[in-house]
Amino acid sequence: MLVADGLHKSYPNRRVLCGVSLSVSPGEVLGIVGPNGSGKTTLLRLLTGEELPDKGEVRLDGRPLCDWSQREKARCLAVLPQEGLPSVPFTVREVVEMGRHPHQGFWPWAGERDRHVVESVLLETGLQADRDRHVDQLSGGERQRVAIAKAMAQDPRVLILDEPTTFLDIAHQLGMLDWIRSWSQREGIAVLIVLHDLNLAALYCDRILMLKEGTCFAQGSPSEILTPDRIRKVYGVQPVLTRHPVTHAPQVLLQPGAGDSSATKPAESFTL
Ligand SMILES: Nc1ncnc2c1ncn2[C@@H]1O[C@H](COP(=O)(O)OP(=O)(O)OP(=O)(O)O)[C@@H](O)[C@H]1O
Repeated sequence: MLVADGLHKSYPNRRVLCGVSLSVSPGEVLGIVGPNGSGKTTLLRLLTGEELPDKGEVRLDGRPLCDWSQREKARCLAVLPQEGLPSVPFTVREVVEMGRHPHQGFWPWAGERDRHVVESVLLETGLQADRDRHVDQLSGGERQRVAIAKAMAQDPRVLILDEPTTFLDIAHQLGMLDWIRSWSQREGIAVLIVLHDLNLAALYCDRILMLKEGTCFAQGSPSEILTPDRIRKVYGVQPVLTRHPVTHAPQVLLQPGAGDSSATKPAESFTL
């Protein structure tokens, strides 16, 4: 459904992506993981057409992404950027309704189907009680849920999310990821999700693509990808790997003081 072949991207004096290829199929959740600055957000920008690759191609349903009009793309592909929703002076219901615009005519008047979709999304995301609240009065986590609800109302076939759990507490992280996964399986939506939390990636992704300094370091099932050796080489930490007692997914336990700064360049330096 969404395929990228050999993507390269550089900015002045900085090579950010080098030959990254991936594909995500209907009903599948592909996780993108990697350290700060490894190129995850840049990769998503190329996959959504927000930026063009220097080399390589992105195809949606077999057609080069650059051949899709903005409107065609918006009917098929929903994107949740890292910064989430801006603090806009609209109500929750109005923002969720905006997700329907790509499906409406020149004048964005809501029809029966639009109203039905918006009401079911508000119900499913637990936002019914907040429907008349203004988005600019919500907390970061509440705004993130509205952003997801808007993407869902868009009724996409591909959903791209950049770190959607950042502002959410653990209950809402699980609630949101449970919801995204069951929605993906039920409706056959291809999901591509950037996650920093390797444990959540192991629990929720069918496959993981691990980036290191702009290259695809490894790609495969969570059990194939999340090994102590790979995590040490990519993140420069020495983790302990265990199995989740219920799902048997790999889980990463961190050890204080077990960083290995020789394995990877430090993303930032800290001075105390
Ligand atoms: N417009 C730009 N101009 C120049 N450099 C850029 C630009 N956008 C990104 N970069 C650089 O490209 C590299 C990768 O950035 P990107 O945001 O894709 O990383 P990331 O893996 O998403 O990082 P994080 O986990 O911190 O969000 C970084 O070194 C960043 O400074």
